[in-house]
Amino acid sequence: MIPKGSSGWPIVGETLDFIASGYSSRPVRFMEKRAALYGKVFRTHILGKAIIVSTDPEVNKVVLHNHGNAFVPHYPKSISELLGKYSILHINGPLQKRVHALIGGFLRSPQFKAQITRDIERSVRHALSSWMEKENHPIYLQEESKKIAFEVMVRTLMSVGPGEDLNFLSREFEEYSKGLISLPIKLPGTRLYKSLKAKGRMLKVVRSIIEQRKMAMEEKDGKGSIIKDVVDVLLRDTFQSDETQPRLPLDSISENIIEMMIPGEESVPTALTLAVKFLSDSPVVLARLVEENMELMRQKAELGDEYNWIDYVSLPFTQNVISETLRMANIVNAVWREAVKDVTIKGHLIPRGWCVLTSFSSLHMDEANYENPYEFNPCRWEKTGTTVNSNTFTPFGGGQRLCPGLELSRLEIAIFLHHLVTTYRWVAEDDDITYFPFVRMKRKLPITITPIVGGHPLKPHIDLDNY
Ligand code: HEM
Repeated sequence: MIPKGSSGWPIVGETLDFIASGYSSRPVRFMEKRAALYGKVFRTHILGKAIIVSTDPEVNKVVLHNHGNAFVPHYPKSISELLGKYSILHINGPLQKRVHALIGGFLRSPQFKAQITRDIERSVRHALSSWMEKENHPIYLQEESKKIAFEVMVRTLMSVGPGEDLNFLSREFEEYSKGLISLPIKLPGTRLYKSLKAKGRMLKVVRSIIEQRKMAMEEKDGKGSIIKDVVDVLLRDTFQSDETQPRLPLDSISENIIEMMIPGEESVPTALTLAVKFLSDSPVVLARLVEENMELMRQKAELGDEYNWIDYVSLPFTQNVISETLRMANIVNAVWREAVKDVTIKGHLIPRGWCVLTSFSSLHMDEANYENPYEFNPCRWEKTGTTVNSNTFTPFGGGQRLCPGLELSRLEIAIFLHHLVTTYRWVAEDDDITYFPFVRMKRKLPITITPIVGGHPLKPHIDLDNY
């Protein structure tokens, strides 16, 4: 049986209610209302399409694991236009698995983490001290944190550090990303057209970097020097002689590199910003975070040691703060898949050609999964641990497309929080989260930061023993 539900009004379907919920402080209201009427899996009609929505963790899991290759990703037309044909977000089957494994393997490797830790520390310290120069003028965290995350991402992808190329890519990427949610019309002057032009300009720079690397690799017959970034990983793969392995065409590497900048411009900065927003509103949580991080700083100072990546990701309370931020922020609130054949999951038929939206935010904000789901409470993770990737905690998706940047994101947020809370105090102005079309702060979260001059930054009135 196709799940029950309503098609709403002619043409617009239930889109207006969907968007109105997205602009409210409770965006899962749209799902909650329908799940109460029709069950956890229901049918609706939004954004010009009849779709099936799943708020059921077991159904989501089956869709994400995609056994038998029953589902392919589905994106709005404007996003599809801007991603290349060979984008990892588009490709399927053995080629997706191979590219995913190559990128994921590199990003998870201890060598990469050791190297990127130094780079993240440098970017964070530099950014924080430059915010100080504003002298009591607020900085807009949602915007400023992009500079950190974009710099880290471009270094991860192709080892480009601060300088002209980075500034150029950052400017053009901003123009490119504006078209991701736009009308799918490619005529001169339209948003999509301008974004495609910006992509063309970025491709020139990225291609020339890849060309130089390729020449250097050819001289060494694809062997030699260590792999230092994602360009090396993908390029090296094109030199392998095993004909049985599917490979990305050389030309498409540059397109994949550009698309992978999206988390640098959007996902990670949003996570950093929302972490600061939640902490600003929760002084007791902040106090515990400060205490844990001050202790690490003290130990490092005593031993005269440098930090390594394990130090940052081993701070249990900090990791709980990050999990709780990701749960409540719902940066990627759902993924869309299209069924390539009729599929029945738990008695629900998803007919061939239909799209299914697996809602992550519904699971994250469901009382059945999390007590008082609207309360920012990192302690809830003390029972379950932070590495959980259960069916009800899926900020990074799951199954065969589980985000390969998961550990890098956690590391980056941990380093940022450590240096922020051990070196500075901040005051955040009033601001609200908005969820449509992307999660962001309405006023870009203005904060004023000042250095901690001597002494311990903990506020004395907070009684940690009672927390
Ligand atoms: C807080 C930060 C991030 C969040 C919330 C996030 C979330 C996600 C989610 C939900 C997916 C699954 C999409 C799907 O199933 O269709 C995904 C995929 C992906 N992410 Fe992330 N991500 C983040 C950071 C990163 C970073 C830092 C990188 C890169 C270094 C990255 C690279 C990717 C790639 C390449 C995929 C596609 C994987 C595939 O289709 O095989 N992400 N991400």
